[in-house]
Amino acid sequence: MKFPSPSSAESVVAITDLSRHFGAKTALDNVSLYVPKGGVFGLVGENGAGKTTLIKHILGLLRAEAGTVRVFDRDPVTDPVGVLGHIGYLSEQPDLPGWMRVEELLRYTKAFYPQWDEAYAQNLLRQFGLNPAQRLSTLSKGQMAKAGLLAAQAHRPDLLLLDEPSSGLDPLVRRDILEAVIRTVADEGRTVFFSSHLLEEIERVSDHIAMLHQGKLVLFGSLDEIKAQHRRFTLHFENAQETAPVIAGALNVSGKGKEWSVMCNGARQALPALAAKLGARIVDEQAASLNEIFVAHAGAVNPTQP
Ligand SMILES: Nc1ncnc2c1ncn2[C@@H]1O[C@H](COP(=O)(O)OP(=O)(O)OP(=O)(O)O)[C@@H](O)[C@H]1O
Repeated sequence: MKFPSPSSAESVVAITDLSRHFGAKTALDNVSLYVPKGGVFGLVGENGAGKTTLIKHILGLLRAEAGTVRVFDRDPVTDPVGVLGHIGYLSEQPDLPGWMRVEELLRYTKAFYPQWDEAYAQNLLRQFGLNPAQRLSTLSKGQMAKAGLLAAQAHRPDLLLLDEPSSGLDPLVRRDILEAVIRTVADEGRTVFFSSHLLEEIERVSDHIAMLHQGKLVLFGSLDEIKAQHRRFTLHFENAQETAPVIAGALNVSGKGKEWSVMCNGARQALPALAAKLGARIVDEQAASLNEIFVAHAGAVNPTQP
């Protein structure tokens, strides 16, 4: 699938033809994407799709085996200081030193960032309900994630990079804290890049998305455009169909007998004529959820054999 070429002019991250192998495993396969400046960018993909590997390249922790990675128009491997000083990063399992108290973690992190905003840090501390005197080893998984989120973003980074930030957070905390933080950062004109396998969460907060499936980029663009382009139609055939009808441009076709459901990507105009030719008419049309879109694209890359 071909997507628009990355442009560095208005993007904070530009990745071109990035591939990565671990032995025989292809973790990233010729991935090109860019992250526009400002707003929320959601990276979705099933477990093992390549999300963390992509994030490690953005952080300069992995050198591009093939292709290029630019962050703030710099090479994160050769210029880590120029890049990392503008990034706040929270990993899937924050590896924070358990012997530290919350307030010590903040003091320690603050030392790395001249632009640390102490008033903002104190504000978040209260908002997250964290006790400054508590040792990290005694925090719950959710509290630990909150402490990590606080430390990652109290210097108001230009790019807040969150790798599966929801793991360990209950749905209430996710909605009230994580999503509030994500929107606040975006409202300030900064950029949030976050990865998740929770499609429903990505759909709620993202402005742009990229979808990885088995290391391949299967979808990329503005969420509004993607949602406007993907529609699910129900076709009613005059005669029962023994096998799935072949519909040009359809991402997937499912059903049986006279009723078939068709997911299309931008083929809205052509469908009525196409259906009529096959002896069918459109009886229903609905917006597809991101989950349905993901399943359709993942199936298109890796069709299941009959
Ligand atoms: N250091 C490594 N050595 C060997 N294989 C690796 C290594 N890092 C990643 N992989 C493999 O590359 C693939 C992509 O892994 P990655 O961690 O990027 O996926 P992910 O989308 O972040 O998954 P998850 O949601 O489970 O964290 C997986 O098959 C993984 O097993």
